Amino acid sequence: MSVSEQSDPLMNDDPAPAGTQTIDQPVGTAVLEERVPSLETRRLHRFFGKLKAVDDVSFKAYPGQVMGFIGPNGAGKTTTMRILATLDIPTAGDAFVCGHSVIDDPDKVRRVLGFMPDSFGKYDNMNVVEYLDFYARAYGFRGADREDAVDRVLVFTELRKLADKPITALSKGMSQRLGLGRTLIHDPEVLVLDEPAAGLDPRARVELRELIKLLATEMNKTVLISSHILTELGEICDSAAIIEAGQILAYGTIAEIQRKRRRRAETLEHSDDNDEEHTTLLAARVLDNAEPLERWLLEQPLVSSVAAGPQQVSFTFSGDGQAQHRLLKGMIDKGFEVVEFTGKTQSLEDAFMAITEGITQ
Ligand SMILES: Nc1ncnc2c1ncn2[C@@H]1O[C@H](COP(=O)(O)OP(=O)(O)OP(=O)(O)O)[C@@H](O)[C@H]1O
Repeated sequence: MSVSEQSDPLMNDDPAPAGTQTIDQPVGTAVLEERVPSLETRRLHRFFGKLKAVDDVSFKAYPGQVMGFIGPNGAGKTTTMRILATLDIPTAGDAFVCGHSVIDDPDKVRRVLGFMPDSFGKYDNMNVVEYLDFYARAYGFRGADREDAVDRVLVFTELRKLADKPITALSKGMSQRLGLGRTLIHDPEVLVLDEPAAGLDPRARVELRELIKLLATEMNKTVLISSHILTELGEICDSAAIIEAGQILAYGTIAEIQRKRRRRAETLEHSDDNDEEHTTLLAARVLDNAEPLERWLLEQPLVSSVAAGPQQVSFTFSGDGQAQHRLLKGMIDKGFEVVEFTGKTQSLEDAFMAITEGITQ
């Protein structure tokens, strides 16, 4: 199903005629709509034999914007990003970086785009400064310009103190910093980062997040960042495209995705064939393993979109206060050691779980 055929109200309030692009502008403020996108995919397709890895993907991102590209394993994130980075060519459609087509003008795209793959080669016998210098040369910097380029990156990533350290001896966090630095060496306007936070400890993740925020807010760069660590992206992105099985399921500012999600819940609430009166996002925290509670909830009427963490289960509940009370009583009677039972503010993660109906890896 192409984007233009989606019937989900999350996607299209005003479906355009078949064959036209329906998500050709960010859902958000009028200010954004007037600006020229620095990153755009236009009805992008990439098939591997019969597998539709990317299936009619359209989105736009703008200077100063951090856009999350969210989806489970195999959703098509890396394939889309590789096309943006001119490492692969689409089966159909096109993508534009600062107005340059990845098909017609790949050289121009490479000049304005920095791509950080999910894993990148490390060379033995090379220290941090030599590694950055190597990439500065590769991008054609010479003499004082080369020194300046390396210097700028060392300052931004705060890697100067490790300048002489062999890159194979860096921690994962520092190594990702270096990877980001390498991506920044030619000072690109657009950054495409494939799962940069994967495998980082919480501190390194927060530090990386701060660096990425700076790139957008202080340096007006456009950042597309993929992840399936959803909470991570919720804190950093101002917009997101949620992808699954090669197709965009929802797209827009975070507020817009959440608003549309709420609107859909309200539509369900008021539809004729649905006599449930309330749809609420609830969470229950238990003392021990949340898995048995998750299983129990899956069997309860009025409960849907169940998602469990180690000690917490969140779910959508389509019932009134009395019904909620009965559900809580049922949990306690069943012997679950519930220590918290609350309405949840919907996070990006919740929206994602609801949109994809809980299909994550
Ligand atoms: N070169 C290729 N040949 C055949 N199939 C491929 C190729 N590259 C990717 N695929 C398939 O395309 C689909 C999308 O893969 P992709 O790597 O883009 O997903 P992803 O969202 O980045 O997932 P992950 O988080 O696991 O990296 C997968 O089913 C993958 O197996």
